[in-house]
Amino acid sequence: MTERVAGDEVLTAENVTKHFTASRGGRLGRRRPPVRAVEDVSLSLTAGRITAMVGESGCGKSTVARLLAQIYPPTAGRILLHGKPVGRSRDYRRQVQMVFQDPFASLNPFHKVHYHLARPLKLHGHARTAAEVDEQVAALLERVSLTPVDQFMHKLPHELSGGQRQRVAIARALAVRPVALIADEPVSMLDVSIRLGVLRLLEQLAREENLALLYITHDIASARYFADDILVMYAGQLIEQGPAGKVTDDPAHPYTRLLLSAAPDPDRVDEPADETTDHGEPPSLISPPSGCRFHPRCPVAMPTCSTTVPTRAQVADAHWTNCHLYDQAPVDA
Ligand SMILES: Nc1ncnc2c1ncn2[C@@H]1O[C@H](COP(=O)(O)OP(=O)(O)OP(=O)(O)O)[C@@H](O)[C@H]1O
Repeated sequence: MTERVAGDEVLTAENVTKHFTASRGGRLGRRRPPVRAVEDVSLSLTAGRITAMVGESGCGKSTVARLLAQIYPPTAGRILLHGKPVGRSRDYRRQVQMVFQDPFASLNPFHKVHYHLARPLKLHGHARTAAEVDEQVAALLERVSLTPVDQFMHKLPHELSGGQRQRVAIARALAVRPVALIADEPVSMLDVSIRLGVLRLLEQLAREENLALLYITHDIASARYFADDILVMYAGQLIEQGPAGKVTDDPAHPYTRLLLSAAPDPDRVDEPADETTDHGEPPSLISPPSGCRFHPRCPVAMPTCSTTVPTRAQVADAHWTNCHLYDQAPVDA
């Protein structure tokens, strides 16, 4: 088993791009233009730290998650685990686990909780005898606070609440002893009253077990509350990243400001942010705007924004943005 040491860089994406191309389409079988779902994204996840990725629906968050989990191969760029390039091996899939939005869809309705947790334990050789399996299933249920464990292990998915099902999905991910957990909108389908409990469980696992956790959400208010670092995505690109407090208290990019203005109460995690804004809709990823992709919606756009792609600029310590407002003034010769 790989040791998890707090602060270690666990999972890294280097300039990762994903274009989805329909194999045939249109008249005369011409190729359709690709969907540029993710463009040149670089990030790293650290043991024991929570990184949130925020952005509107369709901006490419789930695609980044699937690239990191190696469910999709990247069109360009690479994924590194503990600094080493990785292939789509079974061992990689074990080390980087995902928790999805809909816990009901991810559990087989005909199998009891015990089956869902025993299967990965047996497949990966963590438990061999029936007694070992029972013991470890019970330990997993304890870790996700589904107690009394004897009752929960014999329940079918439909006998559980949404929050309890999500806890089973989390326990199943933990069964294979991953080093990184990617949680894609893990609470957005859950009842408002139980969201906080599931987020607290994820936080506890990240802290106490030194898991590298990527929390994907469209709700920047919950990211502010829950994460150490925030990555903001817009139309397939990362446009701001930094410590959660800095990004939310002193946002650099006009899009981050827009997201925050749609999430009025900084401390709430119980309601999703209002995704509609007065500033228009996200662009098509088939033919994204030239220059900065945000420029058609940007309240402070300048002429250069429609022609030139902004590069990454440092705003403060560990805080970066891709915005022409932060371009260095040219140095006089
Ligand atoms: N398998 C696929 N084939 C073609 N296009 C895809 C595929 N998966 C995603 N896309 C497109 O890529 C873009 C990004 O989608 P993605 O699901 O990653 O966004 P998201 O930010 O996670 O949105 P949501 O929160 O709604 O899931 C969208 O335009 C989507 O239609």
